[in-house]
Amino acid sequence: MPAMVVIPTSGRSTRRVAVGKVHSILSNRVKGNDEQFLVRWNAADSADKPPLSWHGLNELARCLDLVQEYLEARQDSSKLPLLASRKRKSPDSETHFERRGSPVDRRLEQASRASSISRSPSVSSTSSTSPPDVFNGVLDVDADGFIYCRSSSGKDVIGIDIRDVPTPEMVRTAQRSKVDHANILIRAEYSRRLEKVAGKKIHLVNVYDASTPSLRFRYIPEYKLQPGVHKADPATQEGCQECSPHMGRDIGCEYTKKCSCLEYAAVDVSRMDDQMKAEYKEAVATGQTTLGFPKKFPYFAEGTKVRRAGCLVPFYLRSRRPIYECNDACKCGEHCRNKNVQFGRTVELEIFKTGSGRGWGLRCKEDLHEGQFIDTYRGEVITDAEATRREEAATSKMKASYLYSLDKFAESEGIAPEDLYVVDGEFMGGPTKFMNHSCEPNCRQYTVSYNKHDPRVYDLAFFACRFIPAGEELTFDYLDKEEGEEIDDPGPDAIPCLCGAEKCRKWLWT
Ligand SMILES: C[S@@+](CC[C@H](N)C(=O)[O-])C[C@H]1O[C@@H](n2cnc3c(N)ncnc32)[C@H](O)[C@@H]1O
Repeated sequence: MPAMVVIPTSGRSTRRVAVGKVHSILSNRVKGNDEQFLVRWNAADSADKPPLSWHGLNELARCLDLVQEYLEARQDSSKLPLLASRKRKSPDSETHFERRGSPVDRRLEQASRASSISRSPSVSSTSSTSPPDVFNGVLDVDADGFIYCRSSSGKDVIGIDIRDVPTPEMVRTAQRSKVDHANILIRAEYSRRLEKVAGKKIHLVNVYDASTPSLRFRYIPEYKLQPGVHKADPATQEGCQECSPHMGRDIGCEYTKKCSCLEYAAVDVSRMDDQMKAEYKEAVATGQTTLGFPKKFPYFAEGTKVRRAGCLVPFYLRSRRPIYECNDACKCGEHCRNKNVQFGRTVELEIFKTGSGRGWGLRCKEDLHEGQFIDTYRGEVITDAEATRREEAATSKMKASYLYSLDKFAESEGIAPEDLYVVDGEFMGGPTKFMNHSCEPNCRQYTVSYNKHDPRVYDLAFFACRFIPAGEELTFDYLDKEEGEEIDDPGPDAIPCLCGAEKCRKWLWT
């Protein structure tokens, strides 16, 4: 039998708990003024350690995400004792994102039944009316997986199956114990991470409760391509070669007909005579290049009356056309106004708790002009098969979804559904992860490409589709249909929409 191990009761041990070594957090309590958590160690790490030990928050600084996960499960369990965990498996084993079912759910269920503690044959007994005090005890585990437990005085040794920790008594104590300090530390850690995100500040506001968005989320500046996902060879990225930085009004490609990046842009009919219109029609019908016809530039240039430089022009605002921005291989220079989304977010954002059953939301701290770029949607880019696997691993249809298919060119390029890529913003991404759906949205998501030869990897960029005053929640339509496009019948299992819009269609997706 391994040596007996004393569970630290003061929580003041200096031993730091590293996230990779912890299996889960099973319970919490307060000792003196110290909020403590019962850590279950990974099997591989417990050979020379106790399988379980209590730790104060000063030791848990490196696994606050596990503390947060435990607290969420505890919170959910206190409201809905018999609900299964709604968490799904994390995709990224490298980053130790694996999520586990809540032990608290199971304990609460047990607590509601008569308390019965299994005993090791080698230890003395306890009864359900006098639950064991494992709080100041000594724990160890035998070859059969039984934990030995005795009081700090060394008497009354009892045995508990490791699977029965936390005991019902522990669960009851946990529910009564305050976790204010833990919540403050979790919030501070999230804010610290937000401060590290490049660009203007991102704030976090919650006037409803002590919760914080998941610490299991990593802010990333660009897509993370996961196995099986390939961006087109950079050599295929063509830049415009006939343009120069000092064309027209010194704003790059806008007034040229030569810009090959604008090849797929909409033509500007107002600048075409009848003969040119006929030639254009012929070029489109026969699949010839449309280079040389006047194109609609997607963004307003400097010098427009209202401060709109960089905002989408009305034609693009009203259509769902993809935007092809100039790129590093172009000859138009860095100030070309056909470069916008690629420079990233320039507005100050606020993640806030909506308090209306829609979780967290996003708003801007400053007024947004019609057509103004907000930020891209980022995340892991995964294969369709991996996205399906992640969806199927979700334990509930009601679980928030962060998957966006990169299917804009599926039809035009003949890409089979199983060959499409999907962006998953659940575990990594940017603040736009928090944008909720509205049936009367104020933002729209656009396709922005820097390589017309890569129809499978492109940016998803959010723009304001009307003036949005500072503080108004930013929303977009999750169904993202073209005007007049059919919407499938929702059916009885559709997820209800809580957007509150006058013309709410009452469901989010089927
Ligand atoms: C991309 S997330 C948006 C951020 C999310 N509110 C959060 O707290 O992380 C999408 C999820 O938010 C919730 N949601 C967004 N818009 C909603 C709406 N109009 N009505 C109900 N739930 C909504 C749904 O759970 C949906 O799966």
